[in-house]
Amino acid sequence: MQVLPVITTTDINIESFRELPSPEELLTSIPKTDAQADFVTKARNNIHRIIFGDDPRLLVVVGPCSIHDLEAGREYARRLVKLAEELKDRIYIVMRVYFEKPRTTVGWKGLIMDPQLNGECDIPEGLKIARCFLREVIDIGLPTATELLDPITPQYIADLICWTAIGARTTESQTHRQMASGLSMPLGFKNSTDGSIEAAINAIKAASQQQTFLGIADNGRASAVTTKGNPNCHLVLRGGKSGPNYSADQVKDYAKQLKAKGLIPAIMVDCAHDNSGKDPAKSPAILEEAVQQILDGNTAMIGAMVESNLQHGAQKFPQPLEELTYGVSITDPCLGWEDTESCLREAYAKLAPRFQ
Ligand SMILES: O=C[C@H](O)[C@H](O)COP(=O)(O)O
Ligand SMILES: C=C(OP(=O)(O)O)C(=O)O
Repeated sequence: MQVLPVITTTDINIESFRELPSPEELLTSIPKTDAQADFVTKARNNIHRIIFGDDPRLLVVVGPCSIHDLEAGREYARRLVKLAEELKDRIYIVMRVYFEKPRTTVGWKGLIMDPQLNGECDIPEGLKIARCFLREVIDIGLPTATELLDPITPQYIADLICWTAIGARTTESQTHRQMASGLSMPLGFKNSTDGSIEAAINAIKAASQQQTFLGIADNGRASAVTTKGNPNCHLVLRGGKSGPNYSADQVKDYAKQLKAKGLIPAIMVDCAHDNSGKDPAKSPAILEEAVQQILDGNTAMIGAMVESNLQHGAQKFPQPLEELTYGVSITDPCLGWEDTESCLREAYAKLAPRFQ
């Protein structure tokens, strides 16, 4: 009998597989306390109330474009919690604790994907670091915000997250809309990179519905997951190729479009990305405009996002790790700490009439 050669038709482009712990194993080895769970629940509820107009405070999601240095992240959180306490009666502050970065082409994809910043991509270690750091931020006293990019990640960290973004590059993806429909926290869909909001509006609609999709269960088994739908989704305006999209007329128009589709007219303005042309010096004026729209009676405006770090700007990456400057972003340029403090204090002062 002639023996036919074995012809391989799969894994031709795969170099290796590396097993992850199951979500259950990671959650057991890095558990959350009842106090942390209670904090997350209360923070999500506060955000829910702001989205639905039951809490007049401005929701501000502020912090580094990405966390790459845990010590700098801790120092940032320790500073931010003091400011959050000072402003808490008019502004509800949530810290950006971003571990997954979507890239336009290629680049460092965040601390979960590459925790050693050296291309080794030790994802099991990245997931551990992310969980531990989220717990630290909660213990410091700050609600946590992130972008969820890989649909397997939430099972490992979402119990410690209070608000999530689905980014401009993934809002149109069915996978991400399905994932969002099962997430437990309030969530903002960003408009597309071309500036259009249709995909984000469709995403909010899709994520509010029941969905069945392929995911993983707590024991790590690939599973068909059926969701209930996430009622706490809103729009985030981040500008686009044709420029900013946060003017009073645009916000009113988008709120009208949301209402026409039976969705909550709740809109957050991203003071970075294509709204600022990635110039963080422009972020304070965008924040001020968002506050002005609230004072002018636009009830759809619920919040703002600010990319901020200990130091202003960004540094080139990759470069030798020992040459990185402390407190400077290695992804998008950020507003420095002093300017962050002063623009949030100004927003607080300007919001006074709303609370009289
Ligand atoms: O906020 C982060 C970036 O804008 C996003 O991750 C894309 O980055 P890139 O265009 O540098 O790849
Ligand atoms: C990647 C981000 O934003 P966008 O999806 O708007 O580009 C971000 O906020 O980090």
